[in-house]
Amino acid sequence: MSTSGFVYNGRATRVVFGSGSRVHLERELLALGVKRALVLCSPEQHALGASLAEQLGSRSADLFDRAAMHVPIELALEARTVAASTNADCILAVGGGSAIGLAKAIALESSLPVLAVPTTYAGSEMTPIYGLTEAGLKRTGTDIRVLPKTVIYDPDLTLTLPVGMSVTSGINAIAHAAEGLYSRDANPLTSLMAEEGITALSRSLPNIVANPGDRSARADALYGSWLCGAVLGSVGMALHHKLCHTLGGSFNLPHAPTHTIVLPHALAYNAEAAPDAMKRIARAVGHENAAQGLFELARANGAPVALKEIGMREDQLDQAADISCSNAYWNPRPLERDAIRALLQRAFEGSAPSP
Ligand SMILES: NC(=O)C1=CN([C@@H]2O[C@H](COP(=O)(O)OP(=O)(O)OC[C@H]3O[C@@H](n4cnc5c(N)ncnc54)[C@H](OP(=O)(O)O)[C@@H]3O)[C@@H](O)[C@H]2O)C=CC1
Ligand SMILES: O=C(O)/C=C\C(=O)CC(=O)O
Repeated sequence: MSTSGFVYNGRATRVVFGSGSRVHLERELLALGVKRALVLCSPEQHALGASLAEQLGSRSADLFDRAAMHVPIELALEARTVAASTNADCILAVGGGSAIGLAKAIALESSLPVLAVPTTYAGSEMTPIYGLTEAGLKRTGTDIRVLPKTVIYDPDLTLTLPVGMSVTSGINAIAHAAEGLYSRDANPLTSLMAEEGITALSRSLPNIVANPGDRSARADALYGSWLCGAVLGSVGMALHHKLCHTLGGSFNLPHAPTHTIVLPHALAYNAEAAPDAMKRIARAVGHENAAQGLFELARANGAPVALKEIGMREDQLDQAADISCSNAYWNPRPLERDAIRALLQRAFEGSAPSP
């Protein structure tokens, strides 16, 4: 990494981190200068959303408990109407990328400040990136208004995240940092965060698998996901994220498991073109080879390693390769359609990664 010249996009988010830190919710609303929060969560996390709303008492404007993956536009419109009708002056999202994504959809139009309480490792809370899905097509964009103003990381709230989801969500976070290390915009600060984030997650995920109630491992994982999310929020991504958006958006594959399966293969594809990044990823994973190290991290911790295990059909691979190469975007190694098709075949079968 050259220190001769770079641009660093520092993002201004206040972070409150620690076991039990949800108790600071009211203090943080006051620090934001707001009075009434609309609380958002998914239907399954209703009890958690309701308990935060209850904790806020009269500072809770309402609870909207219908957040869903990839933010369908109809849902965004409805949530925006609820936010306006309750006179909320702030959005409080508790949950994973789905709840936080819905908060961003409201903020995009209303400019209401977002306070996020993440319970997965996806990292959306640290980024100005939003996604909206309309007529089966997901579009993403960047707007600084959607970046949460405050994030409360309370590892206690992640204790219920199932082990399988913890592993794939953690590797979703690692993917942000891994691509951040070879990003065209990589700089010394984001690379420090990326390496530290991968180290924390590679260390903590096996401990969570061994003991899902291990609070110190849960805190370590959430710390790693914060750093990896911050990298996603600061620098551009490349082939890996494009492949995952294609597989999720056009073939409806689940977000975090898709990241987990594709990442070793995308890294193997880029390995020769990004040797310094690979060294740092390998060091962080504790393996001599970055791609193989991540393949083994997933496999050893019970995560899926084959796209065929999560709903992909082999006859869809050609189309996936075509879509992934359809719009030009930067990647350390030029996009080669046949090599990407071969990458997808290996990911489909769950074979070991190879260049
Ligand atoms: N804009 C950005 O920068 C980013 C956006 N994203 C977006 O976020 C979404 C993916 O985020 P992700 O967090 O994986 O997805 P979700 O928010 O859908 O959460 C994933 C799973 O975790 C479960 N879960 C969450 N919290 C808990 C908890 N406390 N206890 C038990 N289970 C829990 C959810 O269960 P349940 O269904 O029960 O709630 C769900 O099954 C995608 O739409 C992705 O595109 C991801 C990363 C960055
Ligand atoms: O699709 C979005 O909502 C925005 C970014 C991401 O999902 C990043 C990722 O692929 O994890």
